[in-house]
Formats: sequence, C-alpha cells, structure tokens
Amino acid sequence: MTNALSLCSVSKSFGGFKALDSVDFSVAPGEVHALLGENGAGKSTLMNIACGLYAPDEGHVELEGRAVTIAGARDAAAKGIGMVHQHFKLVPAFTVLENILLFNPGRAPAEIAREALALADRMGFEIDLDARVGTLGVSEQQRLEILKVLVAGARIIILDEPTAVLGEDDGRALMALVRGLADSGSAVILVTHKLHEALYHSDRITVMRQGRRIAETLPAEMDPGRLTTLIVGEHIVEEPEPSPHVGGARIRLNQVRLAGDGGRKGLVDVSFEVKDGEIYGIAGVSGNGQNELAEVLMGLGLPTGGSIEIAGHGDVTGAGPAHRRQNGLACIPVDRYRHGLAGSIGVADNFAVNGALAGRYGSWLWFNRRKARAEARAAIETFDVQGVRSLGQKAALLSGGNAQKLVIAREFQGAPQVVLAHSPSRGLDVRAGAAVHERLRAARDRGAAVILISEDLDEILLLSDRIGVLAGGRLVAEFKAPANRSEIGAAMVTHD
Ligand SMILES: Nc1ncnc2c1ncn2[C@@H]1O[C@H](COP(=O)(O)OP(=O)(O)OP(=O)(O)O)[C@@H](O)[C@H]1O
Repeated sequence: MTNALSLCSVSKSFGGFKALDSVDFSVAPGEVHALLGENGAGKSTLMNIACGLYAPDEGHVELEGRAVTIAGARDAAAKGIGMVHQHFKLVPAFTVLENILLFNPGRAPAEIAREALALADRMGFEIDLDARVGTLGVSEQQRLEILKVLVAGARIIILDEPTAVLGEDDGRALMALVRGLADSGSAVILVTHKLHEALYHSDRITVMRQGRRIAETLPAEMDPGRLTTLIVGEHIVEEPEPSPHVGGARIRLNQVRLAGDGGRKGLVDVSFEVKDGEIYGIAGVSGNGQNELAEVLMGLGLPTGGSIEIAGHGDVTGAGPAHRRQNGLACIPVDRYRHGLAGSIGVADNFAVNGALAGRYGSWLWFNRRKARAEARAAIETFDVQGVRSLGQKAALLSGGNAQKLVIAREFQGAPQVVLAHSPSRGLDVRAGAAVHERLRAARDRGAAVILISEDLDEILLLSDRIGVLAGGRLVAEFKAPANRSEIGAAMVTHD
C-alpha cells in the first residue's frame, strides 16, 4: 500500500547542531506507527517537519508517494496533516465550538458543529460544544484537540506524547481512540516514551537516537527489555528500595481545605505527615485534587482551612513560594513550562533563580554572575541536561525532557529538607526517568522528606515508603510499602 506520508532522508541542523541526520520515516493509512527515542533524540523536530513547522535542510517529504513542499502549519492542515501537540493549543475562555472554529476559519459554525458532533460520536465520546474549555479536564481537552484536526479533514494524525498528561484509565481510553482512528483509515503517528503503548497499541515502531533512525521494527519482535536497549543503548531495570533510615515528622498537613470552583475538586480536610528519610507517594486518578495539593504545598494556592507545618520552620500555611524555598522546600512542578522555567530567558539564568533567592551569588547590588554560571555549567553536566549549546540559550529551546532535567538540577541544589515532586518523570525517557528516581531516592537517603504526587501507579509503587490515596479531594486511604497494587487501585476508584 502507498504510504500516506514519507519523510525521505531528512536532515535538520540548528546553528551547527545536527538534530536530524538523514532520517527515513513513513506511515500508511490504517496504521499506528510509534516513534520512540530518548529526550532530545529528534522526534519533535522530525514531526515538526512533517507538519510544515520546519523545512528540512536536506531530504524531502512525500504525500501518497508524491514529493511535496509543506509551507507552514496551514498548508499542512490543507494537505490533511494534523498535529496534536504535547502542550495544548486551546483558548480556555472560549467554548469548545469556538475553539474548533478558530482552527477552521471561514467555515459556517452550524456546519462545523454538525460535523464535530458526528465525528465525536463516531469516535465514541461525548462533547458539549457550548462548554468553556477552561472548565474541561485534561482528557476532554485532548479529545477536543483531536477533534479539531479531524474537523479540519486530517487523514494523517500526529500525536505528540498524548498520554503524558493522562492518568491510567484516560490513557487506556485514548489508546482505544487511536486504534479507532486507524481503523477508520487514518494514518496515525504516536510519539511516546511509554513502552507498552508502542508494544501493545502500535503496528510498527521506529526508534531514534541522537538524530538518527536506529531501528524500524514490529511490536511482535520486541519486548520491554529489547526496546529499552534500542532506545537508550543499555538495559535498565528499576527495583524498589526501602528507606535506610526514617526519622521524625518533617512536614505535616492538618485538615487542609481548599475551596473547589468550576471543574476543580478542591481539597477536603487533607491530613498527613512525611518524615525525614521517607518518600510519601500520593496516588490517585487524575483530577482528584493532585494539582490543588501541589499548589497548596508550593505556596501558589492559599488553603481555606487547616495548616501546613515544616519542622524547624513552624507554620508555613500562608507563606508564598519564595518563603517556602527559604524554608527548605524544593519543587519539581508538573507543568515545567508554567511553574518551572521561564522559557524566554537563558538556561543559566533559569538555573540561578534558586541560588539567587538564597543569597548564594551575593546581593542584588552585586550579583556574582561568574559563580552562578559555573554552578549552572556543573549541574548541567551532572544532571546530563542535553541540548545546551550555550548558557545563554533560551530554556524554551530545550527538548521537553531536558527542560525537566534542568528544573531538577536547580531544585536539588542546596540539599532541600522537603522535596515536592509532581509527576517528575512525565515526558522523560527510560534512562532520564530512572535518573530522576535515583535523585529522589538519594534525597530521601540523606534524610529529606519527599512527597511524590504521581498518576503513574507504577512510579508510586516503585519509589514510595508510604502511600496516600487522593480521591475527590480527600485522602481516603494510606498504605505502607510493599503495598498491594489492586488494593490501592480499589481505593482510587471506590470513593467519589
Ligand atoms: N528551534 C530549535 N533551536 C535550537 N535547537 C533546537 C530547536 N528545536 C530542537 N532543538 C534541539 O534539537 C534536539 C532534538 O530536539 P527534539 O525536541 O526534536 O527532541 P525530542 O526527541 O522530541 O525530545 P523529547 O522527548 O525530550 O521531547 C534537542 O537537542 C533540542 O535542544
């Protein structure tokens, strides 16, 4: 069968750095083709060429066997290529229908509405066209992103890490939707870091490493070990490791409340404590209060009741983010681009923020830029942040995974006593994910209290010494490691 899309010997450089080196990639109608590779391997760059955001330096693009030039995103849409980006491109204040219209200008709203409802129905989900996007949950927003490109007539659909923001159930539902798209004749490219998605939900797998295509293979010929080895060049297996020493309570939440509004659940009388030398995992289906809990802990949301205490620092309930940092709290936020990094400023300056707050580089009158830069350079090396070609390079130009490594490098400076990690390995490849886990264990082993909020139950089970389950904004159950996976799963869903 003729391929729907082929990228033929495509190369791309950014200022002398070869992000893609003569890569071949194709996808056929009715096929799900998984694209895997380490952070910075070049997956997004390749897909950006497929959807017209970048022009290749060498090589060319073919649609149904004919060489074409794709002149930008609009042209790609007109040629039937639709990309669903990792970071949604929706306007929260607009309704669902208005967002679809924005993406499909010039067409009659009534016609678009009819088509959107018919497509949603065919894909097996419901959608309220009048709902404001800001009130939708992540999985609904993602379906809307997919619907947007389908309404625009996409037959080649590129999904960039679509389940990174979803919990287990929503992730499974999305995989069923992906299969439905292929069954209806679309060519689907699934960019992912999740091995099981490639192994069980794709028809073909391409692996990239350092800008090159390392392998094109079939799921039947692979298993998790072999696939990991292809991706990172080594066999990585992680095992749980209990804490060597648990001390006294370091951080304590007493009956913490946060009012819910719109689609937000809020928090209802959440109480738990985390001890020195302990990783406390917060498990739960996404949208059950995890973001709210993280905000309250980071000092971004003020609780409407209850208190938060950090041993040695007293009551920090009303303290803002900067004050909390000075009280020994480090944060790895879930949304690294919103709360973690300032994309438009340089890598070194992003790194220096914490040290500057702690007065490590002098005062605002005399800022020791040399020291800040030297520390940034050392941390980038230690934490293996790749793709940094100069310390002044904008953080937004890092690949998703390397941006996360930069946040972690910064947050682990200065040996924090309390670490809040919210989905810390989201978007990271296996090696980088394992390295982050190692850092969290190391922080715990030197006596820090670590709070790990993650919708990935495997990550929770792998790392936690104790586990709390968040459901409907309440902490509904607590377990000690080694915990039973199905009991935790039951607690996650049996409470409203
Ligand atoms: N516009 C750009 N300018 C400079 N460098 C860039 C640009 N876009 C990408 N790069 C670099 O090219 C390399 C490949 O990045 P790319 O985003 O394609 O990786 P990826 O495989 O998608 O990674 P991840 O899984 O972390 O998202 C990285 O080193 C990145 O820093």
